[in-house]
Amino acid sequence: MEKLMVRGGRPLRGTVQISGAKNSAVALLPAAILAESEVVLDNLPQLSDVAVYGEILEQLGAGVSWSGDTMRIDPSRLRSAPMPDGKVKLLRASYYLMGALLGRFGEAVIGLPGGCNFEPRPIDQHIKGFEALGAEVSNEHGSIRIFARELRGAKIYLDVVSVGATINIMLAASRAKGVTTIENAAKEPEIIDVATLLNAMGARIKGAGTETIRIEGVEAMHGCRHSIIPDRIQAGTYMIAAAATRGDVVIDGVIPKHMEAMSAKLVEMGVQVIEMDESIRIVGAPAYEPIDVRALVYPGFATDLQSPMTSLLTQASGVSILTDYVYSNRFKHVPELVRMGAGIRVEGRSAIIEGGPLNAAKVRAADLRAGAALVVAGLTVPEGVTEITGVEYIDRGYDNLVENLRRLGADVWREQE
Ligand SMILES: CC(=O)N[C@H]1[C@@H](OP(=O)(O)OP(=O)(O)OC[C@H]2O[C@@H](n3ccc(=O)[nH]c3=O)[C@H](O)[C@@H]2O)O[C@H](CO)[C@@H](O)[C@@H]1O
Ligand SMILES: C=C(OP(=O)(O)O)C(=O)O
Repeated sequence: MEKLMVRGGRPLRGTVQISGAKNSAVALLPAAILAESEVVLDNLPQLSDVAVYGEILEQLGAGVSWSGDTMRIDPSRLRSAPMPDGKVKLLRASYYLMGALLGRFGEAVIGLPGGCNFEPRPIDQHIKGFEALGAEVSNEHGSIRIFARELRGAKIYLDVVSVGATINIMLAASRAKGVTTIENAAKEPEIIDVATLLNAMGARIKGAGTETIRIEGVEAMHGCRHSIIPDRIQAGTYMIAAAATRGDVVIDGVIPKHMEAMSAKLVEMGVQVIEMDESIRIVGAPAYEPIDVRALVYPGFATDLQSPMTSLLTQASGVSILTDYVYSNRFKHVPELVRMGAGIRVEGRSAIIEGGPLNAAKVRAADLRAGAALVVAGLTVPEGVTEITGVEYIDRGYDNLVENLRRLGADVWREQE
């Protein structure tokens, strides 16, 4: 196992290039199952989740080949085999195998997903969707077994706005008979990206990115070529790191519209945010105002940026409040930040953050974004070295993190534990 070493105190300066979005990639790869010929995905991020998904598709019989950031997936010989454990346990998004295999073959047996389990993350809305489409769903020894003689379009109202359930239902409904509507659908940019791919494969999906999505089922789908949208969570993390180190960084290859909630909060703190066509420049300031942040579904402030934002708020002069309305208890970064000297207490679903300097410490990333929070925190500390274990979580979501930060002038390296 490796650990990440951070000697902070240097303002980040320069340009960082943002790769494709993890949360799109891990949905687009299983979406390729629905096609009967080759799907080519460009701008894939080099992340452990993406590598694992490629291996899962190979295990199911797909031809998979990489060239740079492009993956070619030939699903013509793919079959629906049970996947009760193994690789499906390594990532959250293995749940998309359910919708994709159900759509193409009418059956799937998939182990309950793994990934970052910062709190219980139910999939009841996914199952409700599959059942509404006519599938029988049962839990057999920790695996979800789904079977349908025929999938029929249905009207599905989601009780909670769920990214995963919205995409999973889109996948299965693309090959159902008749029309499916998803009401109270999630509106994240990754949902539009998946709908764009599916439509290029021959699906008929309208309304992705709004709260009502209409899917007219088709009998067959074909291959296509698609380029993945930029990762707004990676982009937001670098925006935060630039501000936290009082740096001057251009975050390149982003869609500034996707970053609006993040940009607005940085401006409120006193950070200079300069938007260009496909990049954002962040110019830090010597002192920051404390602010309130509410993590919400898109277009609200992303919950996946809540943890690194907590680290930035330790740099404000005064008390900030950060409330997560998506997850009630996503605070595994807080005890570790406290170990670094932060004044933070958790009350209900809020973190109350008192600004002040941090110290270097030995800390552990308990999940992906908790890890990002610790990296940001370490970058602010001028004395000593912050040692971060649990790097395997960080590798789920940040490709070339060490190289990118070093190029921006940070003193960061990996060592064997
Ligand atoms: C692979 C991927 O894209 N992961 C993202 C996706 O996760 P994921 O798709 O798992 O998250 P959801 O949008 O489904 O979860 C939102 C909320 O709904 C609840 N819920 C969800 C489904 C369900 O069946 N029942 C239920 O109660 C969850 O517990 C959570 O409180 O969106 C989250 C919210 O933006 C992000 O943090 C994750 O990075
Ligand atoms: C929680 C996250 O991912 P996942 O849903 O894949 O665990 C995340 O990206 O912050």
